[in-house]
Amino acid sequence: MLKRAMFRCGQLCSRVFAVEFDLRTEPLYFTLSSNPQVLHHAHQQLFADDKKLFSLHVHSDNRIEKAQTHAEIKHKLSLTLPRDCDVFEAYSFIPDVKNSVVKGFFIRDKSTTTLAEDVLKTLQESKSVCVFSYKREGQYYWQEMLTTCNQVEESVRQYITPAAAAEHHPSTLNIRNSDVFYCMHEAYEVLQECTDIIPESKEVLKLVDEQLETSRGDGFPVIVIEGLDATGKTTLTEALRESLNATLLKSPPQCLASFRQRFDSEPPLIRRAFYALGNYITAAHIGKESLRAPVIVDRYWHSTAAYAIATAVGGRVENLPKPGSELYQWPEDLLKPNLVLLLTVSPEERLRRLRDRGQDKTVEEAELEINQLFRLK
Ligand SMILES: Nc1ncnc2c1ncn2[C@@H]1O[C@H](COP(=O)(O)OP(=O)(O)OP(=O)(O)O)[C@@H](O)[C@H]1O
Ligand SMILES: Nc1ccn([C@@H]2O[C@H](COP(=O)(O)O)[C@@H](O)[C@H]2O)c(=O)n1
Repeated sequence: MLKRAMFRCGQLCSRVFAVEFDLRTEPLYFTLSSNPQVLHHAHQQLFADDKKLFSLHVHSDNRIEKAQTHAEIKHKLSLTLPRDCDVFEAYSFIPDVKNSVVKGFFIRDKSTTTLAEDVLKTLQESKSVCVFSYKREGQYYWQEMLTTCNQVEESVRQYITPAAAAEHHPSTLNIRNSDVFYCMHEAYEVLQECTDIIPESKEVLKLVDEQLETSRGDGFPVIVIEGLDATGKTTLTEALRESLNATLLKSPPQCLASFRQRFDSEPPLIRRAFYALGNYITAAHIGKESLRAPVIVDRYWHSTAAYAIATAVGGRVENLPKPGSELYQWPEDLLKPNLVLLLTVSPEERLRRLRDRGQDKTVEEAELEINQLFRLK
């Protein structure tokens, strides 16, 4: 009932859909209307009629369940759909309204099998998944919602209508407190909400409770060194420790090392909350250590925010939040360093250093290496 109510005609009409059809261009935006309209050339390419077209969206009042369902579906689609199925990231949202985004996928099935339909029918059984199919009549296309009993929802026909490009890319509307956290209690609450499904959350929260007393007087300088992997952070931070007789700290802190693998396999909401809490633990360490000596910090909030934003924002570099956006603001309650230095090297030199080192890579490190777009972001 909930999902049908959510997408029922009235709400659907004020919503815009965006499909990340071609990563080099803007997403394709469309909305729904009871009046048929001829589609633009780009939209016609997406809705070309020799394909079976579906979209699915994940919604739930429980954000942990929503994040996990979305991640599971992404995984399932990548494993089970036939090769001649295209899967694009899709969003349903209300333009410029924060937290209005319902994330999902748009699927073009060019195969002669019914495999995609079968997979979608199974997914449709979940109470938090809405599946739509797209049909053609002459030069018009309309969207229909499939119900849990695999029938079409009976309602007024909703035609696809091109919509104006959104000023803010939809993926940026939900970043605050889903991908990047701007105060500790927001990240803390996420881990509190998943203690049932991820028992390690309790241990992490305990560590946070034990370490926190972030007050800091006018101590010694605090210098953060940031940069992509193999830009020389370890080499420089250790050299600075020696030369300044400083204390060297890291974010995430050593006490979270054994939990990283567990949280790295979780969807962004949970993974990012974990790293955000890591910064607060490091902040507590900085507060204490800077009373005794200068402190050098190997990565801190910029790393957490940059990885999170680059992962959350689909498509082109231009889709990132605009310079000056509140999403780039330092969290109100996180200890601020005196200086942050970003190390950069040319992509060729970075690759040469990574190859020389030949260590195991995390999935995100491997992605940095192969994905120029991600690195640029
Ligand atoms: N200034 C430099 N000139 C040339 N090579 C350097 C320089 N700084 C570091 N390197 C070399 O580059 C490689 C990566 O350096 P380092 O481990 O310090 O980077 P990192 O940023 O800490 O990487 P990661 O974040 O992946 O641990 C090492 O082999 C190091 O010897
Ligand atoms: N301050 C930090 C540091 C790291 N992360 C996250 O860790 C992953 C990459 O770390 P590596 O040690 O493997 O380079 C990646 O998920 C980062 O988001 C972070 O969030 N904050």
